[in-house]
Amino acid sequence: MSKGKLAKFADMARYENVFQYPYSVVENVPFEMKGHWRDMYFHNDNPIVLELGCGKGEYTVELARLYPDVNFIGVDIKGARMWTGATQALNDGLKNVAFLRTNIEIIDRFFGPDEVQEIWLTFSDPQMKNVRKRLTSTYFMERYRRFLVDGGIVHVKTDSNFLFTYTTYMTERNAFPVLFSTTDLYHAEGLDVDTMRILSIQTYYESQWIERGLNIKYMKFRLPSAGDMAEPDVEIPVDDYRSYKRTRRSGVDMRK
Ligand SMILES: C[S@@+](CC[C@H](N)C(=O)[O-])C[C@H]1O[C@@H](n2cnc3c(N)ncnc32)[C@H](O)[C@@H]1O
Repeated sequence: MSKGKLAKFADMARYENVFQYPYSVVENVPFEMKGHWRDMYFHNDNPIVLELGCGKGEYTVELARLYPDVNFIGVDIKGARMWTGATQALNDGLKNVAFLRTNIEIIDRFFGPDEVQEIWLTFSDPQMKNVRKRLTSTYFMERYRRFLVDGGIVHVKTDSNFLFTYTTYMTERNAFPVLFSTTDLYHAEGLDVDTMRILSIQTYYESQWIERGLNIKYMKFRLPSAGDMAEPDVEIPVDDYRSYKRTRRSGVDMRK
C-alpha cells in the first residue's frame, strides 16, 4: 500500500463510528456485530434503519437528528464520501449514527434476522444495463429480506424514471404492499407535515438534480420476508441508456 493510502487509513481510524469492510476479507472473517449492533454498538434497544448507497450520509445524519430514539446506519463502498457524514455525526455528538463501508451486494453478512426495521435507497444509480446491480432487483431484495423485519419498509427516493418504473413493476409483480408513491414529490398531495420534513432532506445528488429541473420521485413499500420473488417480466417503457447519460450531462430532462 502506498504511503499516502496508509496515512489515509491511519486517519480513518479516528472515526469510531465507521466500520470498514470494503474488500473480500469479509469472506473469511465473520462480522462480529452481525445480529448485535444494538447491544455491541448502540447500547440500546431502539430500531435500526439503513441508508444504502448513502454517499455523504445526509439522510443518515439528518434522520438521526430528527429521531434520537432510532439508530441509523449509512452504507456505501466509497469511504471518501461517508467521512463527511461521519465527521458531522461525531462533531454533533450524535450517538445514534454509524457508517459501514462495504459493497451492498454482501450486505446480509453484516445484519442478522429481523435486525433492521427500514431501508432507505436515496438516489441510487439506476444501473440500466445491469439488473443484478440495481438496488431494487430481486438479487438485492432477497438479501434485504434476510435481515429486515417481516413487512419492513423500503423507501426509494430517486430522480430516475427508469429506476422508479422498474421498482414499481417489481412491487406489482411480487405484490409488495405500496404505502405511498409519487412521481413528483414536491407537488404531491396527502403527505403530512412530519413525512414532508423527512422527505425534504436533500442529499448532494438530489440538490444537483433539482437544480437541473428534474422531478423527484418517491415510493415506500413493505417487503415481506417470505414467498417466492420474481423479476418483472415487462419491458421498461422509459428512456434508453444514451438519453439518460445525455440528461445527466446537459441537465435537460429528456425522460419526461
Ligand atoms: C448516485 S450516488 C447517491 C449518493 C447519495 N445517496 C446521495 O443521494 O447523494 C450512489 C451511491 O451509491 C453507492 N453505491 C452504488 N452501488 C453500491 C454498492 N453495490 N455497494 C456500495 N455502495 C454502492 C455509490 O458509491 C454512491 O455513493
